[in-house]
Amino acid sequence: MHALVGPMAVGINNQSSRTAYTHHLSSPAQVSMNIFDILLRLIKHLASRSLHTGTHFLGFGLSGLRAVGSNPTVKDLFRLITLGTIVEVGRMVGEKGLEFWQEFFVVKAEFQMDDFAYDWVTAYLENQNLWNESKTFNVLARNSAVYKPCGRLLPMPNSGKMTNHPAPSYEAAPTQSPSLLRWRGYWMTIRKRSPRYSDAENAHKGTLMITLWSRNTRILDDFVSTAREFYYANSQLVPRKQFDVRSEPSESLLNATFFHGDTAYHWVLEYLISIDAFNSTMNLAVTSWQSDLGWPPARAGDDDSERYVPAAGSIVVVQLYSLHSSDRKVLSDFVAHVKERYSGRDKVSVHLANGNGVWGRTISKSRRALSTLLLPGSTKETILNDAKDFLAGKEWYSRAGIPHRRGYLLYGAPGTGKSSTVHAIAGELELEIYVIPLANAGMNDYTLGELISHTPSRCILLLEDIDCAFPSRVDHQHAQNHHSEPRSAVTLSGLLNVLDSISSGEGRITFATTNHIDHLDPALIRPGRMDVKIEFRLASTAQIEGVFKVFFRPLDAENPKSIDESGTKTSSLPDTEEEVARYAADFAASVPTDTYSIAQIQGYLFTKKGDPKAAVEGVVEWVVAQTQDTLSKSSVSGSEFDSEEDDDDHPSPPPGYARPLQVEPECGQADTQLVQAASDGGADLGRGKQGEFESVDGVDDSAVSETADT
Ligand SMILES: Nc1ncnc2c1ncn2[C@@H]1O[C@H](COP(=O)(O)OP(=O)(O)OP(=O)(O)O)[C@@H](O)[C@H]1O
Repeated sequence: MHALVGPMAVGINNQSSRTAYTHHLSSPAQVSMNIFDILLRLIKHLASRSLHTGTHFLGFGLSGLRAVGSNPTVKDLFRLITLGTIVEVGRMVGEKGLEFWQEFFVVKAEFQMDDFAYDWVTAYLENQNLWNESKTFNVLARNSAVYKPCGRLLPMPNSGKMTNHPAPSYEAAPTQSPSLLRWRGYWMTIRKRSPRYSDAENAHKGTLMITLWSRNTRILDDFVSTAREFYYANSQLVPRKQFDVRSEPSESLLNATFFHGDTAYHWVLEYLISIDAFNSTMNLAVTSWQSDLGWPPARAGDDDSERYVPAAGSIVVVQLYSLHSSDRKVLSDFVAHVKERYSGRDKVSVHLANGNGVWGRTISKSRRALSTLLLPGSTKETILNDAKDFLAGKEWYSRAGIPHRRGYLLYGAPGTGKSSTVHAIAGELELEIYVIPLANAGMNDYTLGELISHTPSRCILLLEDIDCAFPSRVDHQHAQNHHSEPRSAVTLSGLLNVLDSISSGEGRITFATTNHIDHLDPALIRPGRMDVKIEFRLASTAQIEGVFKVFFRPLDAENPKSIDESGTKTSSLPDTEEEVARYAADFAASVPTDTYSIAQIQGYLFTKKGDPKAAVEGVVEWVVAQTQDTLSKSSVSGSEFDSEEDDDDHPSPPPGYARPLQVEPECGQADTQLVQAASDGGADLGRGKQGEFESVDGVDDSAVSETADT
């Protein structure tokens, strides 16, 4: 037991005892002991040598370092590294601190561009001159009404002639850096972002991010409700269209974005095309819509129905490079210039609604001279002067506290010149026409409001066939029976709201046309909504003679004699005014007055173009045919009237009303009438000379009834 226990205990506690114990081992153990000893010595030796060498190298290294460290350049380098490290650590700590701070001590709010709140806050911030220093703008004319009361309008240089086009407004576009605002003692940072569509993954809507440097969420609440109140008090009710800004704004250039559908877009596009700015553009779109924006195909024989426009034409971004690019006057001068050129054209722009509450096509038509309108007495001058007085009387309206808008109701049988009158007046006043087809499918109170809110303040709003706006019980019944939608869902109250609301623009002229004034609700045509009512009657003797003279002008310098080489006259046109007047009198004597519209007479004269004698000789036959036609139609439509007797929406026509003589257009088919009238009337009647119809007799001033604005 001892032998066993002893070495163990020694082995653990005493090395020399182990040695002693190993002496009792056999001889192989002795050999291994010797090797072990040698190895031990070798290690000791090596260790002492390396310690010596290490100490030597350490000393050498330290002295080397001391030498390097005393070099001033290296010293500076070390200092720089230390400083950089401190700064970087500081930055990281700062960032983390800021994140922490923001997490706990600030309130953040994000506003999406397609939300109402975005419009409130943007309008309010505009009014706080937040983006006063901005150098990147969206230029808006049609939508400018939305921002006018609160937006920052740049002064338009006084360019003399054109006054009736809407003034553009300049809205600051999103910038890269956030803006700082102090509001009621609190700091806010505001960052605006454009929508991005180019990269599907990172696509986002335009946003406005507000960071409020306070923990108090009540302040954000206050801010948003203040913005909301401001918006409703100063702007239009319906928020503007969503912007489609695809380009990154630049901080160094003056940028202006013009949106398709906005009037300013037409100014600038037409100008850019006229100066061949798109000459080198290889990316083209072909369109039949913009008949005079763009350039026609160059191939010979092609008609004018298609145009080339620069592709991706939904926006035009103009970048102004200037030594003084920060001077925004450069931009407003440019816009004033393009606007002046545009309105100096001999055209009237007619904007057509696209359904779904969006303005779509714009058609430019030649101006129609007022003199080509055959109206009794001074009807046209009365309308024109009234409209001029109205446009010039803005201050009077404002002093009197009356909304600055005026409504004209043109009523009477189809084809008597209602739409043509609107077209001619628009040309005289240099106003654009916005046609709203109230009876069309897709129209409802909302789309109506949307359309009206996107018209400029100074324009002509044309509500065609206003009596067809509201679907009658018969329409509803028909729609129910056929499981289809009624044509239009516009309600009377919706229309009245739109006509009265703040969004129906200051300085706007509304023309409404109808074939059935007796179908209209008195509320719709009361003064204040329809201030002037003008009846358009079937043709009088003077008008019948007038339209004849327009068709058969005598041969004169503009209309040279057609005589062939043998000296034979090849044209049947008269040689003198007197001769034409004689034919016209004979013609009028054979046509019953107050029976046919000018459009009907015009239709007959087209069949005798160039031959006045034949026109006179054939007219009796035409009248007889018309009468027979009328009689057969009235026997059919008489039963229709009978069946409608009970229907409040379609009472029978008043006595003396010439309805049976007309083939009436269907409700909802009339939205292109103005365009049609402009084209065929402009082409044919447009040949009349100034003052040609001034001597039209049968003056009937009772046709124009004016009511005071209340
Ligand atoms: N008083 C007029 N003077 C000159 N042209 C006229 C007159 N009335 C009608 N016309 C001609 O008749 C055509 C139809 O006219 P317009 O469309 O203006 O009639 P309207 O009264 O608006 O008809 P509707 O009620 O069907 O809309 C046009 O080509 C126009 O030139």
